[in-house]
Amino acid sequence: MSEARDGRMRLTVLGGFLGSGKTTWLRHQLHHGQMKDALVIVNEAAEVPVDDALLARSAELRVLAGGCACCDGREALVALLRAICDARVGGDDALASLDRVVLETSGLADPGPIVDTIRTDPVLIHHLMVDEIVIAIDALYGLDQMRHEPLTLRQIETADRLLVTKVDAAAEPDLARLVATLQALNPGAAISGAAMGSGAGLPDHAGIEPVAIPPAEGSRAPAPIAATRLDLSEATDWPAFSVWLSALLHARGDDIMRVKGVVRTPAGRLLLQSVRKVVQQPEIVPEAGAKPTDDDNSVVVIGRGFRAEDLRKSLAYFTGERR
Ligand SMILES: Nc1nc2c(ncn2[C@@H]2O[C@H](COP(=O)(O)OP(=O)(O)OP(=O)(O)O)[C@@H](O)[C@H]2O)c(=O)[nH]1
Repeated sequence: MSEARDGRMRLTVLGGFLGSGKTTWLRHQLHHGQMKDALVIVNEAAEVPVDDALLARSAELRVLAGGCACCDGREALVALLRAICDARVGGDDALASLDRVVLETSGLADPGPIVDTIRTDPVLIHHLMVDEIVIAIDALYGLDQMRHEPLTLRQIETADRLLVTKVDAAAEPDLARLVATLQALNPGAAISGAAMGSGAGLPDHAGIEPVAIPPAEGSRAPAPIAATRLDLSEATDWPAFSVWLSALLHARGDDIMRVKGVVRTPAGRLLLQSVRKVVQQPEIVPEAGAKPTDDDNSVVVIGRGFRAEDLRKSLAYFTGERR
């Protein structure tokens, strides 16, 4: 991956719906030297960022706060990119050798407006070239998201490369149908597979009928997706918390798309996360490079159709805490 011949840095936009596997894939690429000399920018939907904790050890990293880069956070994105370009031109040692920027968008971002913003900025145009839009597609939930989340279709349509993630967890006939559908939706995009970030083969989809996806336009817009931050205390009863989370996902797993957070336990900083009803085995994340500890001991629940207040009350009921 070399610098553009004109000296501009190349920009990869990595998008895909909530929990589709963007960070897992990127972390694997960085760990295996596939994106050497890249600066990574992470923009998360959750108010409590955790992706930077996962990526911190392997990359020159910036966290883009201030909202989603395709809407509320557009100005912040431009300001950050301009600052990076200025520092690089100014001879900043850490940035001088970088030839690529990877922007991991939030799962709720439409890459189109992000790319338009960068391509039309009179300053950035001289320093950055949008090279590739990579969109992660969840092999387990991708088809469902295409049917119910118009944003997923917009993400797919803007992609140069569609990366089908979680290939290890999906059945072959489902994968073949997913690939046939992606091909029909965006015939120009390259399609590849990944399992926990490693390249994985995809089944032959020749002759497989794509799933008919109703067009997004004209369909009733779903209720907006919101993020609710739950602050947990040091004294939180963890067994009670996990029972609460399991019950919540069991009952409302179709409305709750993502749960994510870092909690401090005697074993260290523990990353808790789930995508719909799939809960990941908790993972210890490094202390080094940790963000302000205010973000620890909090969990963000992202979804629709529930009130923050009700969520807090129900958690308090299970853990016996008043909040
Ligand atoms: N089995 C399996 N699980 C995966 C794979 N990729 C990601 N996951 C799991 O899916 C969950 C979400 O993965 P992330 O990489 O955090 O997804 P993301 O798109 O960065 O999530 P957001 O930034 O919150 O939108 C985690 O529990 C991962 O371990 C994969 O290839 N196979």
